[in-house]
Amino acid sequence: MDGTVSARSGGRRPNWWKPRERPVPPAGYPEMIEAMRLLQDRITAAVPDAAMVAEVTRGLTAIADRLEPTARDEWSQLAGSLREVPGRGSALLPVVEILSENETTLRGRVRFSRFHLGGNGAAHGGTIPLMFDDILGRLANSGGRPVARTAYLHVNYRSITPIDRDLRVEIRFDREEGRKRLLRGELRDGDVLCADCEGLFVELRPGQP
Ligand SMILES: CCCCCCCC(=O)SCCNC(=O)CCNC(=O)[C@H](O)C(C)(C)COP(=O)(O)OP(=O)(O)OC[C@H]1O[C@@H](n2cnc3c(N)ncnc32)[C@H](O)[C@@H]1OP(=O)(O)O
Repeated sequence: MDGTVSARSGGRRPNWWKPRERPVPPAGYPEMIEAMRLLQDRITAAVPDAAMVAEVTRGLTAIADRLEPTARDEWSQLAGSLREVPGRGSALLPVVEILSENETTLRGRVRFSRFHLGGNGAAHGGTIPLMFDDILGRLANSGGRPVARTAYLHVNYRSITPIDRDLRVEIRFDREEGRKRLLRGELRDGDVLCADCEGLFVELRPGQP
């Protein structure tokens, strides 16, 4: 158990999560993840012949085998832990470029790509909550607050969310009641509201994973 104390709580609430040093990625790491995203888009769009399928499979397997000896545990991995890098260095996440953020509001630009396609030019319905959950979680856990996890995330799909377009996303902290933090978010394509959401985050008690 760790005795780290939240700055925001004035030293009253203990946070059991072990503080992690900001990992420093090697030169070119964000570009490698960007190349991975490009690969995901190209594979999604591709209709290769059997020879190319075999060639790509051999190439990808060779790269996976080269990376395997460098694997570390969750607490040391780089992917997903690079706060300053758009998309946190995670190829899973739709990349939100943060334009401004403070303890109560976050504004960003997001572009869903071919990898995120659901159908007929619209992003897959599961990728939108994925994007919301990540940045709601970022804001919910900002400002030295002790760690909280998503208890629920309610998403309303108001109109289709197009891929390959820059969209705006805005998240705000609505209220905090004891361990509960309520946040709301909106995703817009110009003036068109694509989706909005409400998320409840609950602060973890000591020992909660
Ligand atoms: C790196 C760390 C995190 C970064 C966050 C990134 C966001 C994430 O994706 S987290 C992953 C997805 N979320 C999860 O896996 C969470 C799984 N669930 C849990 O761990 C637990 O259910 C947890 C922690 C949310 C709440 O459990 P617990 O601490 O036992 O809550 P509990 O004491 O019962 O309830 C606390 C309050 O929240 C309310 N509450 C809890 N869950 C809900 C819910 N689903 N809906 C409405 N209210 C709820 C309770 O009613 C209670 O309210 P009140 O105090 O007014 O009576």
